[in-house]
Amino acid sequence: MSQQNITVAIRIRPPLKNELEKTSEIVVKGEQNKVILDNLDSLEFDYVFDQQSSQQYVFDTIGINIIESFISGFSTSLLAFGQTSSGKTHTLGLPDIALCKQQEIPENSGLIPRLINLLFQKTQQISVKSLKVTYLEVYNEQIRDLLSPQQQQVQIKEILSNASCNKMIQITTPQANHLQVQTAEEAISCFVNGGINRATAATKMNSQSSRSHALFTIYLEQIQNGSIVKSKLNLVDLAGSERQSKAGAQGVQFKEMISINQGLLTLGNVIKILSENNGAHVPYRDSKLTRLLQDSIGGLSKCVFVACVSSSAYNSEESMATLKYAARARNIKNCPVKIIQENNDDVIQNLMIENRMLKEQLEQASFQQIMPSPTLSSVHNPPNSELLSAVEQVSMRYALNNEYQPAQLLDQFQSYICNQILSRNLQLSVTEEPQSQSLQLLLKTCAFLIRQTDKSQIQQTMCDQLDVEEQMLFNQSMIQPPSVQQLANKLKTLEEYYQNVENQTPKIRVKSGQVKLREIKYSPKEIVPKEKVVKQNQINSPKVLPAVKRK
Ligand SMILES: Nc1ncnc2c1ncn2[C@@H]1O[C@H](COP(=O)(O)OP(=O)(O)OP(=O)(O)O)[C@@H](O)[C@H]1O
Repeated sequence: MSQQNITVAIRIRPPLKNELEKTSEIVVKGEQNKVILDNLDSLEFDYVFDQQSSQQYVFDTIGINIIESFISGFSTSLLAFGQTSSGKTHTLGLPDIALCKQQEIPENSGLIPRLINLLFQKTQQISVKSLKVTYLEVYNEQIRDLLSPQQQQVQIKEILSNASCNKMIQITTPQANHLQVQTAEEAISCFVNGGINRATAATKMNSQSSRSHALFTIYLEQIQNGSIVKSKLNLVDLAGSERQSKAGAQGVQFKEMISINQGLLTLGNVIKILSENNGAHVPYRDSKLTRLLQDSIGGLSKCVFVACVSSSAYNSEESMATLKYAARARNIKNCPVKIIQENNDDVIQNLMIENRMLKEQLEQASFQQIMPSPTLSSVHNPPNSELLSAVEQVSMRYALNNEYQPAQLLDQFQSYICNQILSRNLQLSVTEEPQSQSLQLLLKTCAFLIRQTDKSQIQQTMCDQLDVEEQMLFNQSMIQPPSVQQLANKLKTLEEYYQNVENQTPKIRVKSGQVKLREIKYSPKEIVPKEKVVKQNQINSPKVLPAVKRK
């Protein structure tokens, strides 16, 4: 298992109006990957975004890598932290919720909508099994589901992939609403709608201060080399640490502030212990926030921290504290692993479905290849013209000599064809064909079956249905097949002939492996019994093929 340090980026925001009212002094600046402090000390990070860095630039620098690693199958976490009003929500979310209803990602929007957009573009290149989202908040030490109508409470469940190794713990929240999303718009709308339910309030520091830690999580299941790979993308907007004196928190807000600071304090302790890497106990269980982040920080995921700070001297102490945390976090090592689900019922079931779909596609493709369109042209060049013409000649002889009624003859053909279809378990989605096309359909089906059937087998099947004399004629026609043009002419004539007895023509209806012959509408007295035909044959034998009657 290879270890990987947490990536840490710093985002410095310009001074806000309330800060400028106090002082115009700037004490935190960015220069390449360094933060330059007022006292000329500098701290190095993986990335530093200064006051001028645009939302697009931040996304291009860290966002694209996050999606690449997530899509390749690694769980990945992005956490924004910093004091209240330092720019966490601005960096992650949408400053103006109304804008996100639009199709295009607005220029001012933060990382989450951009990440979602890129993710859905990238999912075209992989085999996605499912994509779901959850949106939770930790408010006053309760985990609430922002995607449920009453923001119901949910519990944490951990999965131990390897009990001997803390790093193999996976954190799950099975009671939370896991909403299936098909498009970027759906996912963004979950983020926006859940965000509306999130606890916010106006404080002295921020008119829209987040009073809870929020976790928007995307769960991806994909198929890689026949196995299911499960990964999650945790997008975490932490509530900002705040000072009672500056934020002016009272009553409910004071209670919220204590809870926010408690969660952040535990997070700070977790970061400190993990960064020291001396085997000390990591107090994940001391807060709901750190429990939820257990597999993200020092766990199985890849992890990116974005520490947000103000550039203003008015908040220099808070910015220093944030930068200190961020510097520590850089030392934390995670062990990113792919969670692969192998050889279980789910995988087998999945592969069986995939297999069945492929078989159906293959059958459909070969069927369409043989019968490209429902016109006579496909019969002009039948796949096995000798056999088709043989079958058809017998059909013509019967039809023109009136030895069998056309409907009766077609019935015989249909039984044969249907038996073939059933024995091969083929599915022909042919329903409600117009009457005039029923012959074409029949002959095309013959062509298809002939292609599929062993030559001797079809000959045998035909012969089984014929008298000795008829067999002789059939065999003769097999030896001297007509040309394709002759065959086409015959088919045309035959089609015209059958159009005259349109109402008597039964129809093939084959769907989902079931064969239904429509009720034959001709009068029973028109049917010539087989015994009579045989008798007639005995008197008038031998017979020759008649000339084709044309209209
Ligand atoms: N990089 C930036 N450029 C311009 N304005 C910014 C930037 N970052 C934040 N702001 C502005 O600062 C204000 C506070 O930002 P934001 O609400 O994102 O802070 P926060 O850290 O999420 O605060 P809280 O923890 O209280 O929720 C907002 O008005 C926001 O538009």
